[in-house]
Amino acid sequence: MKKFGLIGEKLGHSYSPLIHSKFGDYEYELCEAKEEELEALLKKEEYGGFNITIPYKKTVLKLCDEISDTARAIGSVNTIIRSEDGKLKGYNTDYDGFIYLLKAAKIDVKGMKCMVLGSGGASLTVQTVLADMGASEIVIISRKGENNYENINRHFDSEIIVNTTPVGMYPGNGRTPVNLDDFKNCRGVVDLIYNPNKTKLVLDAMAKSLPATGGLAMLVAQAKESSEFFQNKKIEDEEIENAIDEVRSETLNAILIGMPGAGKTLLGKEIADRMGREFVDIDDMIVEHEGMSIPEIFEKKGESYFRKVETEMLEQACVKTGLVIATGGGIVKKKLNYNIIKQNGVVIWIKRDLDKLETDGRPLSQSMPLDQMYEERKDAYSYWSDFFINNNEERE
Ligand SMILES: Nc1ncnc2c1ncn2[C@@H]1O[C@H](COP(=O)(O)OP(=O)(O)O)[C@@H](O)[C@H]1O
Ligand SMILES: O=C(O)C1=C[C@@H](OP(=O)(O)O)[C@@H](O)[C@H](O)C1
Ligand SMILES: [Mg+2]
Repeated sequence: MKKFGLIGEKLGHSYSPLIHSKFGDYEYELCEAKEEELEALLKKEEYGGFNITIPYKKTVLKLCDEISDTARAIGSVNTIIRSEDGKLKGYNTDYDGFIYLLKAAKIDVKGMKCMVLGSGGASLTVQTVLADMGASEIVIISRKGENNYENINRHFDSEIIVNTTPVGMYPGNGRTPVNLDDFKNCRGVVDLIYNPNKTKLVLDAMAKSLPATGGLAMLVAQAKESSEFFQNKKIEDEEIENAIDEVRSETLNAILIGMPGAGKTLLGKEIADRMGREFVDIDDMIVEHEGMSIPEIFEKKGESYFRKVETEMLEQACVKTGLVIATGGGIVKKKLNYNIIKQNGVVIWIKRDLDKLETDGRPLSQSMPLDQMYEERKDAYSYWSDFFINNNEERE
């Protein structure tokens, strides 16, 4: 089988090789290229085809010999196949990918005023889908366009918001292109970014109980259709959900929270070992960063300083993927830490009876009754976690 490639300017963040490995047994390479290198790269016969990403989805149109009706109508190509006679045919599988994403998130755009942030190749596809699915109005916000971030207040009545810009994408985690508080009529939010799994925009929407989704389902659904072209065979739609589950389970961080001394560090190491993952302990990062033990930091610099460094270390760990992360028991004391943990994390609450909790080396556990600490924190542990593990059985 021929090999295939992903062409883009910067590809370090891409999940595409992982996703394509779920759909077929072919080589799939990352091909970072400058614009002037595109033509020569497309001519390389060892590649049976390509996916195209930022910023070349429009550029490659003129380099294809044939273009599918959908890709031509949108003005954007994300899949190229080399036919037997060497001709390059361009397709757009993002179109079906975006439809899949809207359906999976149960976001109905019919009759809605939709705001699309960004005007690149992905935006063109989104605009076409929204129009085809009956949006009542589509407004494009771009930095230099007629509708821009200076006069965005004209469109504060938008009902659906779709982000196609890279604002909030790794490594720029935590940023958002708009303030959702301004959009009182908002009924749904779609962010095409898939790393982090939940951007600030998506987390803000979820905090308002609005339907919201990141872009992973679109990425996987478009890859499935591209893979059908690559292999010239049908792949069932249910394979999309399987691949999404596998990608999530391989990339999301497992993050342990719970009372001090409950066994987060102990179990975290064990889980990481069993899963073959890297283990990170936020307390250890703090100790290394400060060159002091935790009791020393509390004594010399105070708790608020400790919490500041704790948040910085948490940010560094949680923008990464595929880790097991043990936090300190007080991580839930700062609301700011919630989004940091949730962006890429499955959160596990480690529970252990209070009378079994180790208090050595834990200044706060020694300075207040544990039942009072538990009262203060238990609602947060419950709200922040996706599930819990009981750690009351004695281990070796
Ligand atoms: N199930 C268990 N059985 C026996 N010892 C445990 C168990 N869970 C935790 N411990 C011990 O309790 C202490 C605190 O555990 P640790 O993992 O450091 O907690 P945390 O990181 O949540 O503060 C450690 O000495 C650990 O070995
Ligand atoms: O609960 C807390 O406020 C703390 C818990 C400790 O971590 P462990 O939960 O690993 O003991 C450590 O971060 C610090 O002593 C503060
Ligand atoms: Mg610990």
